Amino acid sequence: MSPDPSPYDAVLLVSFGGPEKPEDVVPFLENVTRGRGIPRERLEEVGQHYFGFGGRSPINDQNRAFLAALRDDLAGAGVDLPVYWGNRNWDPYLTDTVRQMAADGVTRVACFVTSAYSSYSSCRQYREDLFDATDAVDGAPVLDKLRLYFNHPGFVEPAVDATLAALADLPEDVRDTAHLAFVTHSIPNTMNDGSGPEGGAYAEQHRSVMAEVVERVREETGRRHPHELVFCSRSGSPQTPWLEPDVNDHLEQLHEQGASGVVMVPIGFVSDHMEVVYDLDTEAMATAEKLGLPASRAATAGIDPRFVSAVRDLLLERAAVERGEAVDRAAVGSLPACWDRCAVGCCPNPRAERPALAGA
Ligand SMILES: CC1=C(CCC(=O)O)c2cc3nc(cc4[nH]c(cc5[nH]c(cc1n2)c(C)c5CCC(=O)O)c(CCC(=O)O)c4C)C(CCC(=O)O)=C3C
Ligand SMILES: [Fe+2]
Repeated sequence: MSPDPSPYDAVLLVSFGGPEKPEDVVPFLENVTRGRGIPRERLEEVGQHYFGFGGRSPINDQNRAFLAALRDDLAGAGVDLPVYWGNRNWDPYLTDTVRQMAADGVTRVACFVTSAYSSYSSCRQYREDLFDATDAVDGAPVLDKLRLYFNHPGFVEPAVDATLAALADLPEDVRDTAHLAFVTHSIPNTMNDGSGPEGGAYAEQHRSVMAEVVERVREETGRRHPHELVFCSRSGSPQTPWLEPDVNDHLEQLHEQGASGVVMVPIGFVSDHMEVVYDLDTEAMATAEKLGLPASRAATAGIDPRFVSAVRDLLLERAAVERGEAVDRAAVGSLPACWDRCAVGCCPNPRAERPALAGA
């Protein structure tokens, strides 16, 4: 018997979006930073990262690959639902996709967001944009956001294997003693303080994933590698404190301490988008090279079949919840599986309160 996805009649992949050609770069950055107070110099610098890659972010192609993999996964499991895609900041925009779903007669949608952790930027901002999209479309379907999945085995297990593979990429004589630098996007300290229902969830969730990966790597290699949670892609005003240490400063520090080598594990990101290919593969790798510190980078989850099928698991789990059935929620590490609907004060907007979907 095929699994039952009712009451859902569609899945929506929700992502950030990125430019695809040089003319897109400035309008994309304007979309992202509207009203955000990002200094001009920072924007010019980030624009250069995109121009350095021909004006094309890798993120949309990664989402296209993910869509194809997800459609195959669902079809293979006998889940017969259409899968749509919409972005917050670039074409295909969420509003256009919601309009298409309405035209196709879709009524209730399970939304999978390409962002695994709690925080305003990684959770509530998506919920606000989902609200805006449904608000703009007559007869819009009901959109439910699938729960956060940082501790879903389908997200954590690929990170463990990727860390083992990246250790194997290091020269043999430094492999056993190498440090693990778990990397995520920096956010303002105040945004971390407000994240999750009780605050501090962003850093706490990352630390939990880090501890789980370190332990599982130990089970495989017999070594508990020294490790740290570090941050990349800081923006905003220099006067505003953001989460630290920056990955580049951390590499300098490791070098000073006489570390043998380092693996960067980008647990904050689900695919190799610009923060990964520029901030880690280009900038942080150049820092490591300058220091003479052997370094490698672990793969992101990308289209790992375990990650793709995690979407199906989350969809079927939530469908059962909505039908009033008891569910077993997959989760690994020290934290329980996340809630389905965010609490009222969860991850507040740092500027002004805005309506958001998928709340309690
Ligand atoms: C937590 C977090 C994630 C991870 C969760 C998730 O995945 O959503 C994330 C993802 C991403 N961020 C991205 C791009 C950008 N983020 C910016 C700015 C900002 N990000 C922030 C946070 C996050 N961002 C914050 C607090 C700001 C400051 C402005 C504000 O308060 O909003 C800026 C403006 C320039 C700059 O300041 O860097 C850009 C261009 C892309 C696309 C990459 C590509 O094109 O491949 C992706 C996936
Ligand atoms: Fe960002």
